[in-house]
Amino acid sequence: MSGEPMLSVKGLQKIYQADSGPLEAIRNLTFDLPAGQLTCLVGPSGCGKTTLLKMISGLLNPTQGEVLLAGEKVTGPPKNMAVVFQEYGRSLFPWMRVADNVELPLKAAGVAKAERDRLVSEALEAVGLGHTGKQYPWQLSGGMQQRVAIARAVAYQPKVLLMDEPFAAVDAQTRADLEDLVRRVWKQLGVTILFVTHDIDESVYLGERVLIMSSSPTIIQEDLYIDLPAERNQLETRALPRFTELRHHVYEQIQKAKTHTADVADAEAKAAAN
Ligand SMILES: Nc1ncnc2c1ncn2[C@@H]1O[C@H](COP(=O)(O)OP(=O)(O)OP(=O)(O)O)[C@@H](O)[C@H]1O
Repeated sequence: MSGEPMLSVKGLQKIYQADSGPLEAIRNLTFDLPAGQLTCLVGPSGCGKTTLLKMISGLLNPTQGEVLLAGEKVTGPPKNMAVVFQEYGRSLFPWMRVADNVELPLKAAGVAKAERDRLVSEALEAVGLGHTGKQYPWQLSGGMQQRVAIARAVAYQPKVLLMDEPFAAVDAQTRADLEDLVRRVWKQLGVTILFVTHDIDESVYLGERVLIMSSSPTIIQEDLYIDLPAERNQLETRALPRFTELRHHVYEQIQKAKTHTADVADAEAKAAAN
């Protein structure tokens, strides 16, 4: 393996042309994700997390800068990337059985039938749903449906897996189980994951690294290494003094980012008034 990052975000800026005039959602983002790293991206509401993910996944053109996947510039949805969205209810086809939902992107990619069957059953096993292939999504609970969405992404064997607040719509207990599932699958498969959340505790519990975004116009407020043990456990890890320190730190940084933006806005308003 070369030292080249799996994903490289370079000088990314996005200015939307809104009805009220240009809106600079993202000012300047630069970061690299090494192969196999699990990174969480956390920031205040409206800071441009979705805008960034759309640019990384080739759905939206940046105003400036570029995204490289394994050294190649992203100009449209890349083959080697999969995305898990928040709204599992809308991401699975209700008229297709679970196994067929998981198989769909593999079919589209032209993978042979025997290989498809193997990948689908392995992925469903990996998320603990080996027995549900013949069921329909609507016969499963919300948490199980989100596991199907994760299985579909995993079966596709992406180099990079983007997760956009994937657990925001499930209950707290299910959420904890799904967090552990993500860490397990990540360790088993060695995939590079960028996990977006606005839950500070979740970012610290899951990540090997947390990127803290400022308020819009967005920059990286801090790039934080999470020095918690590799083996994590919902009860023990969250009870560690270091966990508490890290979550305090992330919280403070986000508060600071909000204040900083308010200061800049105040200064700009004063300058415009003079
Ligand atoms: N298509 C668009 N046209 C104009 N402005 C937009 C558009 N999409 C997003 N924005 C603005 O860009 C900024 C960032 O939005 P974005 O949805 O990326 O943030 P977010 O961090 O994902 O938000 P949340 O945490 O609420 O999900 C916001 O000010 C939003 O109003």
